[in-house]
Amino acid sequence: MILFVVYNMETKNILIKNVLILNPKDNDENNNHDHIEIFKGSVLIENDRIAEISSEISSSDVNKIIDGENKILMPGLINTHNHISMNLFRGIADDIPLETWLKDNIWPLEAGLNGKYCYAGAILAAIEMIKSGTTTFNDMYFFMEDVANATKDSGIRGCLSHGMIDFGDPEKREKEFKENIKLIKNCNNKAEGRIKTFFGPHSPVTASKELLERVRKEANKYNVGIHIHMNETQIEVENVLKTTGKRPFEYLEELKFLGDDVIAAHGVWLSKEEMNIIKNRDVKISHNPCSNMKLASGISPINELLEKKICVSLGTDGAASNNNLDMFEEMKFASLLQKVNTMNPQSLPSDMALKMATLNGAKSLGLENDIGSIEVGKKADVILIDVDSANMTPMSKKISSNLVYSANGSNVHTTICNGEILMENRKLTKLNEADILQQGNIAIKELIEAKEAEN
Ligand SMILES: N[C@@H](CCSC[C@H]1O[C@@H](n2cnc3c(=O)[nH]cnc32)[C@H](O)[C@@H]1O)C(=O)O
Ligand SMILES: [Zn+2]
Repeated sequence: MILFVVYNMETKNILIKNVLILNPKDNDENNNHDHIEIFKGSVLIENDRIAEISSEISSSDVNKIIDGENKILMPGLINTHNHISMNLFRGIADDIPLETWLKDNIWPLEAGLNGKYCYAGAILAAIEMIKSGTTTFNDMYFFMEDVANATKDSGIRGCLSHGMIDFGDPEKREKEFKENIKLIKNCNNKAEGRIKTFFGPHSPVTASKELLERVRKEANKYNVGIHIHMNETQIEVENVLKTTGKRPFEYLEELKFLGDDVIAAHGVWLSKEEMNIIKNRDVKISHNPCSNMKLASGISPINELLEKKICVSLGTDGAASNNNLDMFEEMKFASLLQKVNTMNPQSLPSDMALKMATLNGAKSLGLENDIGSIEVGKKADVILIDVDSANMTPMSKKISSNLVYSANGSNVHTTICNGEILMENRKLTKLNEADILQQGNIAIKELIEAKEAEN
């Protein structure tokens, strides 16, 4: 009797009843078809994990029941490249190429950042992600312990790295290592295991050979992954060619830097040889179509990467180059961009886009045993999509068509991460939305005023 009471007090159960379940799968030879399993059923969540999936689950002894009528249940979306605190810089520098965007616009503003501002930007971003169905993000930025606090407070899952830039300066390098290692020591596996830490060498242009070589050693030592920007613009590739005589992936191959724990953002300008290196080393590519289009960086040859069975996931990049964190938009743009790039409407079909935003994201972050699909034993990172809305009516026979081509983030009805309901019926359960929006506005106003006072 006593045992029964203790069990009931400690186990938090959520039953999602009679819902259309959409599950990305890795089950076939052909990388372009049938990645998505769809069936009607009920899902029982016990504490942080999916405990049961079947057609009939008893409602007794359940703390909470969610009616799945008119809803699709799918894995929470995984955004594999971001700088979430940059939500503060939304709309601050539009219609400019990457190099000037960074040097003349973003870096001067970033000089005024502190932990409080980075928290304000990150928690704002967390709201945006929860409200548009993202449950995991991969981040590289400053003041990452404050971003860790925002991750903790918001309930979502985050992979965090300190963006390391040294431009060859040994003192700066030392500081960057100290900072990233401190982040790893203080935050790895924290917030009920929702936080993982990575090393974040910014790019082969901004980080020296010494920095990159040391990152590989330290990543092995601490057993964490590496998050880096690669081959984003033609200018960046030319710079690496000029200074090293090699293209960026060839250069990193020579440094023995690459491995299956490396997630490379962008990968826009890639030679055939570089694609082979990526494949051989099982490097993961985070494709950021909106950012690449907005900064006119170019079109990544995703079709070719997928044909080679390279693991490609999706990221938004920061809100200053996107300008939002809606992964539904990212799926659609990824698909449309490959279609027009190859002049073939069959390129990157909706099933593949969904898989990139879920299962491939999980694999890219080394989290495939825990997230990315709806399986018993995996973490309960799931979202419910409301199909009872004008832009989802009528539902296509191919559910992924509605989700990728018709939906947007505001069709997300409920967001659950690590077994906790973070939004239900579009209402946040943990965060005070109005207050956080206001804090975000104050932060950017102060940052701009401080910069203007300097000039
Ligand atoms: N510790 C470094 C900060 C690096 S954080 C990561 C950096 O990446 C920048 N960033 C954001 N988006 C992109 C992009 O698309 N390409 C390259 N850099 C970017 C961002 O503004 C930030 O400066 C320092 O001392 O400067
Ligand atoms: Zn970036």
